[in-house]
Amino acid sequence: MGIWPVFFEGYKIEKKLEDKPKEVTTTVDDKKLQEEALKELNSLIGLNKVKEIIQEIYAFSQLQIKRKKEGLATEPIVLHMIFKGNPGTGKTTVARILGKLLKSIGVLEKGHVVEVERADLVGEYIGHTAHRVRENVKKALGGILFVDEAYSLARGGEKDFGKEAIDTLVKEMEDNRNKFILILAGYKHEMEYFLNTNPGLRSRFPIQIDFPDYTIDELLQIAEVMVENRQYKLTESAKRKLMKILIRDDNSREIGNARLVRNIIERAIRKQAVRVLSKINITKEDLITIDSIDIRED
Ligand SMILES: Nc1ncnc2c1ncn2[C@@H]1O[C@H](COP(=O)(O)OP(=O)(O)OP(=O)(O)O)[C@@H](O)[C@H]1O
Repeated sequence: MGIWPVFFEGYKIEKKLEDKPKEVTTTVDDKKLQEEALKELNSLIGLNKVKEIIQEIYAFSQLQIKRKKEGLATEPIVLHMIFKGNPGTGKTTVARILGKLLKSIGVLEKGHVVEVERADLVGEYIGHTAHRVRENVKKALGGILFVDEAYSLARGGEKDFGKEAIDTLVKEMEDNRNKFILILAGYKHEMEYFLNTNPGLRSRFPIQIDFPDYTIDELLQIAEVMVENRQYKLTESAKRKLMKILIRDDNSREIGNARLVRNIIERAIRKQAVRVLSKINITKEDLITIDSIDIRED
């Protein structure tokens, strides 16, 4: 039987009729995992379009399972994806949430994420690369293999071992169909160039998701969430200083976004510790308050 191209909410999903999904039963733990993952997804700041696509993928997968129960024709869903966006835009975070969601409904057996980059996949001699790729796919079975800066696999052209890594990944996608999801992530333009120069790859990744840079306002909200999760709070002057830094660094998003914010906050927490420890009487308020003096501008 052939491949059926099916258009689902704007993106194409290849379906193969011969592979039927397994019978799935959900447990109390799965229900908890599902609630936790949906809560995490909804609590992400911004990313509205990304959230919408994840919800669609989740709904579509669930419906396939329900159709199977009703004896209707079902096919495995091809969920290999391309995530395009600058560092710190939430790609890894969203992959982890997706893993949990798909595990909770039985589409993935484990739902874990194995994060790799070129150095983990590309070896130094013939055969070494294929071995490394297969080892990482093995670790990712039942979950997601997340290849960061995936475009760098094509960096050296035909003669580079990166090419062998791509070919082995493609073969593993065939051999382990439905047993893991491959996510190739990286900067938008580099990923588009990568797909254009490897036309055979594009059709294997029916879902492409763009992760836009956060606005200054979103970055400030992310900072507040990060601080709150760690049971700290920012004073008004600390917030103003943070905003000043974010505006100053606004044109260097390629290196920052939420990751930059996390680094600033984690550094501020260490600086605050030194400041507070030098006090004679330390109150509970001292323990939780991050002031502008704790936030470094460099
Ligand atoms: N929308 C968001 N809301 C709250 N926190 C976020 C959001 N996006 C990212 N973060 C936080 O920012 C940090 C960096 O995010 P993440 O690692 O997912 O980005 P990334 O795009 O995968 O970056 P990289 O490519 O550098 O790995 C994490 O601590 C994550 O929890």
